[in-house]
Amino acid sequence: MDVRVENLTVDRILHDVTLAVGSGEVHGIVGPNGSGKSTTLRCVYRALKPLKGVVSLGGTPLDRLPVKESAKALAALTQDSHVEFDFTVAEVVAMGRLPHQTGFDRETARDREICAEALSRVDADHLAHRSFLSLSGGERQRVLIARALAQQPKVLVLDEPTNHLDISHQLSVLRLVRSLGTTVLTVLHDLNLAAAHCDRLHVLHEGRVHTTGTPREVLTPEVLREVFQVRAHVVPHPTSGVPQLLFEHPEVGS
Ligand SMILES: Nc1ncnc2c1ncn2[C@@H]1O[C@H](COP(=O)(O)OP(=O)(O)OP(=O)(O)O)[C@@H](O)[C@H]1O
Repeated sequence: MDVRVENLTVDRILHDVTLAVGSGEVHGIVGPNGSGKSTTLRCVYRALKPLKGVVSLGGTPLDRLPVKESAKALAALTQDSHVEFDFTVAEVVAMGRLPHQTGFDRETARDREICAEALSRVDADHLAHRSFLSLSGGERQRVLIARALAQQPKVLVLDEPTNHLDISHQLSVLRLVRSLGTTVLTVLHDLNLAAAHCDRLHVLHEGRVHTTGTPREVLTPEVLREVFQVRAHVVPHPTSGVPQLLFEHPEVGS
C-alpha cells in the first residue's frame, strides 16, 4: 500500500510538504530538531488534521477512509506511545490486535500466536509476563515495536524507532523493519543508519522538504552543511557501498 503526502500545511510548522512512499518501500524523514518531522508523521497517522493538503493510503484520502480501516492498515510507533497503566508486556502487544477484532470478540489462538511471534522478532519473548512499566527504555521500545508488528499493518509509521536501543538492537530492529515487505515511513536522527536502511530519504528543513532522493543523492556535504550546519565527509561503506558520514570536529578546519 503506498502513502502519498501532498502539500501538507500545518500552521507555522509545515509548508507544502509533499512526499510519496511506494508500496513496500522504506523511506526515512531526516532533518534538524524542530524541522517538522514528527508533525508530518502525526498527519499521516491521523493524530493531527492539517490546515491544508492531503494524506492518502493506497490512493484513498484519509478523510474518506473510516478510522477503523486506517487503524487496520497503518500502525504507528510514536513519540507519545505511552502505556499509563500497569499492563503486562503480553497485554500491551495484544492491543495491536484490537483493530482486527469487533465488538465483544475475544482474543483467538491465532491472535496469541501473532503476538508471540511479534515479541520474538524483537528479541523480547522472555519479557511477556513482565509489567511493562518495570522495563528499561530499550525493552519498552522493543515491546512497542512488537505491538505495531502484531497489528500486521500494510504501512508502518515510526518516529525514531531506535530511541533507547543499544547498537545491536538498533541494527536488528531496522533490519527487521526492512525485511517485513511493509511500506515504512520512519523518522531517524542517525544519518548513517538512515543511509544504510532506507530506500529514499526526505530531508526536512524549517517545515519544508529541502531534498528528496536516494541516500547517495541526498547525503552530500552541501546538504549537510546547509541543513544541519555540520561539515562532513561522505565515504562509501567498505562492504555495502552505502554512503556513510564522517563528521568534522567543530574546531577542526573551522
Ligand atoms: N502543538 C504544537 N503547538 C505549537 N508548536 C508546535 C506544536 N507541535 C509542534 N510544534 C512546533 O513545531 C516545530 C516542529 O516540531 P516537530 O515535533 O514536528 O519537529 P521534529 O522535526 O520532529 O523535531 P525533533 O527532531 O526535535 O523531534 C517545533 O518548533 C515545535 O516546537
